[in-house]
Amino acid sequence: MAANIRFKLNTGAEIPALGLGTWKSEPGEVARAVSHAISVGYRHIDTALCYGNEHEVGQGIREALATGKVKREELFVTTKLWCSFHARVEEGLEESLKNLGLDYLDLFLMHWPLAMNPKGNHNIFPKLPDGSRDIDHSHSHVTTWKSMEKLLDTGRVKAIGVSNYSVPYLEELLPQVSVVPAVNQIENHPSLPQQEIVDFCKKAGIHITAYSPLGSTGSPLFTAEPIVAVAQKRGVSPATILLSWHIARGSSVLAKSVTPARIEANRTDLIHLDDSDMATIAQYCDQLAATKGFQRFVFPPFGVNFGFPDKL
Ligand SMILES: NC(=O)C1=CN([C@@H]2O[C@H](COP(=O)(O)OP(=O)(O)OC[C@H]3O[C@@H](n4cnc5c(N)ncnc54)[C@H](OP(=O)(O)O)[C@@H]3O)[C@@H](O)[C@H]2O)C=CC1
Ligand SMILES: O=C[C@H](O)[C@@H](O)[C@@H](O)[C@H](O)C(=O)O
Repeated sequence: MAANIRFKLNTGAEIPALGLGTWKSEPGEVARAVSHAISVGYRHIDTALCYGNEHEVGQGIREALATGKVKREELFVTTKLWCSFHARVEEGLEESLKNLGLDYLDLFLMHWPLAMNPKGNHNIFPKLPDGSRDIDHSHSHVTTWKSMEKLLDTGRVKAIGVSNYSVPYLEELLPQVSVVPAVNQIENHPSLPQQEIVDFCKKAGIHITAYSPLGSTGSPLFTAEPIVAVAQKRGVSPATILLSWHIARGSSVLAKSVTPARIEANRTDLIHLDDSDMATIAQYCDQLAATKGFQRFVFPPFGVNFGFPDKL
């Protein structure tokens, strides 16, 4: 069953193919979404300090554990070091663990390869007087990674990884690491296949986790003609095709929902896409590449070139 697939990380641990996303899951909704997801079989939960909901995510996890039907060690919990914590990595981890009410994380990611001023006018989103983000350009993401490597000795994180890393950023990082990131979490869907990063990471032994696989809130992907065609052929929803595509590619995938029926369907309806389904979607990706028609839904206003070819 596609829903039970797990992928091996370079640490030897396994990551469940499908995770519940929690970005923009509102207070009052997200604890219920998390406990419901676990009760219907999800074993992988993704959050981040900057989502402001780790506390409720932790509440949802505790509710699920309290049923006695699932143990902490069966869950895979990921959170992310926020940009304003690059110069205080241990503090960032401890803050997240405290919020979540957990003793350890299965995966701790550097959210973006960019530091923001830790002493700015806001703990999470410091800004300059002109309204732009208060970036600390003197602090390298490689320095942050070296601090993250040290966390492995504390036993408080089972694995460390990165997020939003392009090929040029990985090329800068990898020759300087002692620990190769276990994961690179990137925006990924047929309208932004990022094949060059997927291929690079495969060679480097870095697992890809796809975010915004449904095209995030208000997505146009559900009506993209080739996705609809494959969905009709296989008798499932476009959402199912969009999620199953990553698993066929060897990536794990995060689907955010606070709607119980969608949380269930996003897991139970997953299918194995066959060669012909994959070829139809590949053709769509090729066509977008040829017309420079890729769509990136998540590109926060950092004002920095992250090395993604569609955003140079
Ligand atoms: N590392 C990073 O920088 C980033 C990480 N992420 C992670 O990835 C997760 C997923 O990405 P996200 O951007 O949230 O967006 P998704 O692509 O998961 O889309 C979420 C949207 O799709 C809706 N939806 C979910 N399931 C279905 C369905 N079966 N049919 C129709 N609509 C559906 C949800 O609505 P509803 O909830 O109302 O059901 C919500 O509006 C995030 O939540 C976060 O955990 C995301 C962005 C950046
Ligand atoms: O994880 C999701 C996204 O990366 C999100 O954390 C950022 O887009 C953030 O809201 C920002 O504005 O920088």
